[in-house]
Amino acid sequence: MKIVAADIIVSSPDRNFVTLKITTDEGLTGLGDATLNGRELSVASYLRDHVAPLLMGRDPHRIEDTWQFLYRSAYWRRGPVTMAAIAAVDVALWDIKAKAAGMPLYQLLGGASRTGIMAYGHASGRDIPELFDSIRRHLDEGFRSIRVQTSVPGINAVYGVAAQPSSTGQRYDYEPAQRTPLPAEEDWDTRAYLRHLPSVFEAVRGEFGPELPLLHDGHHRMTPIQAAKLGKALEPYDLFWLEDCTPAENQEALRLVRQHTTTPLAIGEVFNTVWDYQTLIREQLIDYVRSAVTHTGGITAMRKLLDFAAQYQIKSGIHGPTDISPVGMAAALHLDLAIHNFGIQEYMKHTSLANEVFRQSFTFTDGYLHPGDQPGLGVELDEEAAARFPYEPAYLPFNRLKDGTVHDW
Ligand SMILES: O=NC(=O)[C@@H](O)[C@H](O)[C@H](O)CO
Ligand SMILES: [Co+2]
Repeated sequence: MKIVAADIIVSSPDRNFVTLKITTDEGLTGLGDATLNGRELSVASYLRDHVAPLLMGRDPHRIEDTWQFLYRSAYWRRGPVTMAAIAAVDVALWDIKAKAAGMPLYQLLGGASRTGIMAYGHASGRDIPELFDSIRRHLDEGFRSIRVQTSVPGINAVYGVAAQPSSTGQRYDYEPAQRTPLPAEEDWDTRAYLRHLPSVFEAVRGEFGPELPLLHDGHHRMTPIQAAKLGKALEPYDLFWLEDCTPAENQEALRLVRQHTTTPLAIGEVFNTVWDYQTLIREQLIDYVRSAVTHTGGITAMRKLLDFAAQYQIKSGIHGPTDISPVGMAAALHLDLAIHNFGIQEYMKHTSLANEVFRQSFTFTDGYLHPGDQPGLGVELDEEAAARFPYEPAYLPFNRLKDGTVHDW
């Protein structure tokens, strides 16, 4: 079998997605997600201008060789754009291989290790009553694990709060990237956040009890000692995890956090190779690996990363916001089902508009996801529908502190 075409489809049904479609001489096609929120066109160009021509005539079954060829022949190592492009090729080739085998992808990854994939949903509120309503709505939708994000007194716009009108009136339910010519500026005050958050979890535990798995995303905004302080303050509320508690380019920073708190830590949605995790995993400084298949070199690379993490009793917590396309989500679900060290799967529902472009076959039942048993990934792309939604520039917000200093968002 030979690759005869590699098409890059950029479509924006309420948010931008970049999809790679690989076609073989036997008519089999495979899909890969190459969506990098706020920098989509860079990955589309990397694929169109520098990867697609190299794929022509290659045997699509040689997935490992193609991965190593694309990683090493680029010369310039790693980075979000390169690894998203390689991921798209990798996932598309796994889609083709599984279709050729007549099996759902998870069967090629060792078969099912569980009956379903525990998902967590994003509850949020500008105040406690609104937060409680959001939690109840997610419980009614079947979620059994809940991420909790709220506004903070004294701060106007905070990451992750759906009801908070963004600068363009878009609601967070869909996702934070905003269709504005410039990134939206939001404000931040870590001390106000640290004063406020424990009272939120005190209220949530009081209302919903001690069992419900609760997660929180620090979203890179604290220093290590502030993260240590928060992790310690949240211990009475028994979180499932505290995510992105501090920027982790300096992986050793997590040693300080670990010394002060037993709150489980999840990191890595902005990472793109195993090297970003090496110290974090070897020294067991985290409990969950947050990367998405889409941003980390695909199924081939994520499988190796998660096998490395498994040796240190670290589990998966794959990133699953709306800027991971249904193709990237399906890839995550097949991996989630097969690996032994599965932890939890982030799940933000795509909108009906997105589901017009991507025909998905996964299920979400009673809090558990399942990729389905269609051959391959189980996702088809409607290219005519995709063409109806051309790319629109959209950027993630950024923060400034009260004195105007740029801060992590
Ligand atoms: O845990 N989930 C997250 O942090 C996401 O909401 C990220 O802000 C977005 O995917 C960035 O595009
Ligand atoms: Co996050």
